[in-house]
Amino acid sequence: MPLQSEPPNVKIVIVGAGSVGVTTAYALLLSNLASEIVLLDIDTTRAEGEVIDLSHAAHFAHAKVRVARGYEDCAGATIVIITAGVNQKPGQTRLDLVKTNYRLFESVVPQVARHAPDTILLVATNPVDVLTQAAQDLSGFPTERVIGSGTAMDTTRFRHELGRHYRVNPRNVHAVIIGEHGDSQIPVWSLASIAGMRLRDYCRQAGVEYDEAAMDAVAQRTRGAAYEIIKRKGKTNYGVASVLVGIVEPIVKNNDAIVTVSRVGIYEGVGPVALSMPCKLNNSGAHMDVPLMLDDVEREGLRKSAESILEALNSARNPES
Ligand SMILES: NC(=O)C1=CN([C@@H]2O[C@H](COP(=O)(O)OP(=O)(O)OC[C@H]3O[C@@H](n4cnc5c(N)ncnc54)[C@H](O)[C@@H]3O)[C@@H](O)[C@H]2O)C=CC1
Ligand SMILES: CC(=O)C(=O)O
Repeated sequence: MPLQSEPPNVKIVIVGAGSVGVTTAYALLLSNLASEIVLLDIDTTRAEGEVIDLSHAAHFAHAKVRVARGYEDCAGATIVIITAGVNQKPGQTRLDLVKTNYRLFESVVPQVARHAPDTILLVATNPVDVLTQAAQDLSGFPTERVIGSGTAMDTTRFRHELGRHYRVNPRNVHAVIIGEHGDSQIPVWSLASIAGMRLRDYCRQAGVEYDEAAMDAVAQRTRGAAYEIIKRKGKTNYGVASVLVGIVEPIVKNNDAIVTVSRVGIYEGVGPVALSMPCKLNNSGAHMDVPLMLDDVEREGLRKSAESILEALNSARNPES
């Protein structure tokens, strides 16, 4: 692999050096977006092993990779990515993880916030929307500086599925999934487009049928993708790692790219709650100034999604329930 130009002076800390954390570190290393990548895990032996291995890959890039001695190593980080926590077993939903991972966040987030008060927190641990809101509460950071990877993952899968169905490059499909990164997610059919045309117009112009049943199957495969992967290999890691790099990039480059990420706001009159809508990303965080004209069904879906995330958050906050 050719050596690339020097990366900017950007330190990224990854809390959780498991499957998602390490795949993200590797993807970040090759992206050349960071000058320093620090892995922090309670299992320091594992983190050390991963760092030695990654350092050999770093030979082909420029970033330094090292193990954190403790939370004090979050100081000066541009972004702290949180991937620590338990993952789903086959058949479990993301919301099934809420109590365990909420407790973990109660110990992790205040320590990160104390040592890196100006950082941007990027949450991947599931259930990501609930934990994005928990991270915002526990850190006291402004809402734009606490971002969940949210439905950026589902949006990527949706575009992939639509691209396959219509036989076009997913980059030329404009379509988003909003709401929960989970079972109540909402595909925004009313705005989905290819080459600037809404799907029905595209089909009419291309002389192909708009197949409602096939579109339902696309939505189902998008919603069920993680279950299918976990059933076969026990975890997902490559997709989310690429999505996390896709969120880091506009923050580091300060380029106002629009990405569907999770953050706290009021949605359809429900909230404050964290869920995903298209946001503008730059070096001050995720900004909700992207208007989205939803139809009535999508708005109702968003309201229900917001309510189910809030319900899960309340159950995690109240261990007796
Ligand atoms: N947002 C998304 O799209 C995706 C989210 N995930 C989520 O990411 C999380 C991690 O998944 P994996 O990496 O597969 O799990 P893993 O089990 O491979 O790694 C978790 C790591 O967290 C560490 N850890 C546990 N408690 C810690 C603490 N208090 N401080 C620091 N480190 C701690 C563990 O030692 C372990 O290395 C899960 O919640 C999973 O559901 C996974 C894939 C996609
Ligand atoms: C596990 C998970 O959240 C995902 O791959 O979408």
